[in-house]
This record gives sequence, C-alpha cells and structure tokens, in this order.
Amino acid sequence: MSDPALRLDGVIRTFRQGERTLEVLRGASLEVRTGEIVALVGPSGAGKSTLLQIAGLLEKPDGGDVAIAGQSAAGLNDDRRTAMRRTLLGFVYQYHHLLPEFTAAENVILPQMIAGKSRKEAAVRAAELLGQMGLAERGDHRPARLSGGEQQRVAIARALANLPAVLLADEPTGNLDPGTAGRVFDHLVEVARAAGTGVLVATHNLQLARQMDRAVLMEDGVLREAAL
Ligand SMILES: Nc1ncnc2c1ncn2[C@@H]1O[C@H](COP(=O)(O)OP(=O)(O)OP(=O)(O)O)[C@@H](O)[C@H]1O
Repeated sequence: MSDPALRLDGVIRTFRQGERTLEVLRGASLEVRTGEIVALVGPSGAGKSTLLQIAGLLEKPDGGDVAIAGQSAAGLNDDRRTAMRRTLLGFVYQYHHLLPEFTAAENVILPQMIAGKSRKEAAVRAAELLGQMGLAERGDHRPARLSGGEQQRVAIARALANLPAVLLADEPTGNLDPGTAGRVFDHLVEVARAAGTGVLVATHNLQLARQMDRAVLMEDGVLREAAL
C-alpha cells in the first residue's frame, strides 16, 4: 500500500505555564490517506490547533513523529522542514490571510512561483483552480472587493495551488454564515479530491464534520475514532 498523506505517531507536546506543566498531546496518533477528508473534533482547549501546528511542521513535538507522504520530519533541520512545508503542505485558517495589495489570481500565483514555477505556468493553474472554486470572474479582484466566502475560497485555492500531499485546515469556515460555510466546504472537498490531497480539518461545526469521510476526537491528549 502507498504511504498515507499524513502520519502522526505518538505525538507528545507539553507546555510550561508558570509552575505548571500542561501535557496537551500525550501520544496522539493518526493516519490520513491520500484523498481522504478527516474531521478533527474535540472540546475547546483540547489541543486541536496544537496538533495542526505540529502536523504542519510549524512546531516540533516533544516526542513522536510526523511523516508527510512517507517522509519523516524527525531530525530534520529548519531548512529541510521549511522545504517540506512549501512543497508538501497547504494551510487554511479561519481568516483568509490573503495579501491585500494583490489580486485573487496573484495570491494563488505567488506560492507557485516561490515553489519554482514560471509565472505563465502558475497563472494557468491559478485560473483553473479559481474556476473550480466558482471564482472564474473574480481573478482580477483584490481581496477587499470579495465577500467573506469568496475570500475564503481564494485562500483554499492558494493552499492547494502546489498540489500539496496534505491540507491542514483550522476552522476554515468558522467566520462564515452556515449556508456560505457549507458551499465553501463543498468546493474545498471537490478540489482537494481532484488533487488527491489528504485533508485534516479542525472544527467545532458537527454538521460539517459529518460530511467528511470520518472524524477523530481529540480528548485527554490522544485521538480516537469518533461516531458523530
Ligand atoms: N504556546 C503555548 N504556550 C502555552 N500553552 C499553550 C500554547 N499553545 C497552546 N497552549 C495551551 O494548550 C492547550 C490546547 O490549545 P489549542 O489551541 O491547541 O486547543 P484547541 O483544541 O485548538 O482549542 P479551540 O477549539 O478553542 O481552538 C490550551 O490549554 C492552551 O492554553
């Protein structure tokens, strides 16, 4: 069998809070397969964002390992981790973080050029992605001229532009009304599946979580399969 898109193996993370040690992750393990969409649910403060930061190689765990598309991040220096992040990972947050002075298309073009594509090649891919996201007519608009749902769709297109093995999303529709959230999420699923990307979505929205292939519950620092 091929390697999973994402593998977390016994991930441990502790924080010092004054005199206290907070054991947020106590051996969290998970596999997300290629093209699979997995919901990450759990109470506030359970450690979902911490897990995504570690899975995205933005923070190092205190124990355990993260592997993206079969490549372990254990022992890699910061340059190698950054290179893995650029080529293998995409991120979507609750707020879009688009560059305000660039158009929607340019926001999707830029990460591709950083990854080494020519501007022309990147523009073709950006137009294709914005079309799939229902934004064919919005490519030359700056973020301020787009609705919240459109801004978030551009952010998703940007995150998937380099065909990442894994997309990590932290409350990707948390800022949108329920109808818009549902439509934006449908686009995310469609484009991620077309790209063969494994997706892990932290959310408090159980309606959204039920639409995914499966859900995992973060509780007491570990992950369990959840029936929603
Ligand atoms: N850098 C840090 N230093 C100290 N404590 C931290 C740090 N980051 C997170 N924590 C603590 O770790 C715990 C888990 O936080 P985290 O943000 O991962 O939870 P969450 O499940 O994403 O919560 P929410 O659903 O509210 O977003 C919290 O108690 C938080 O205060």
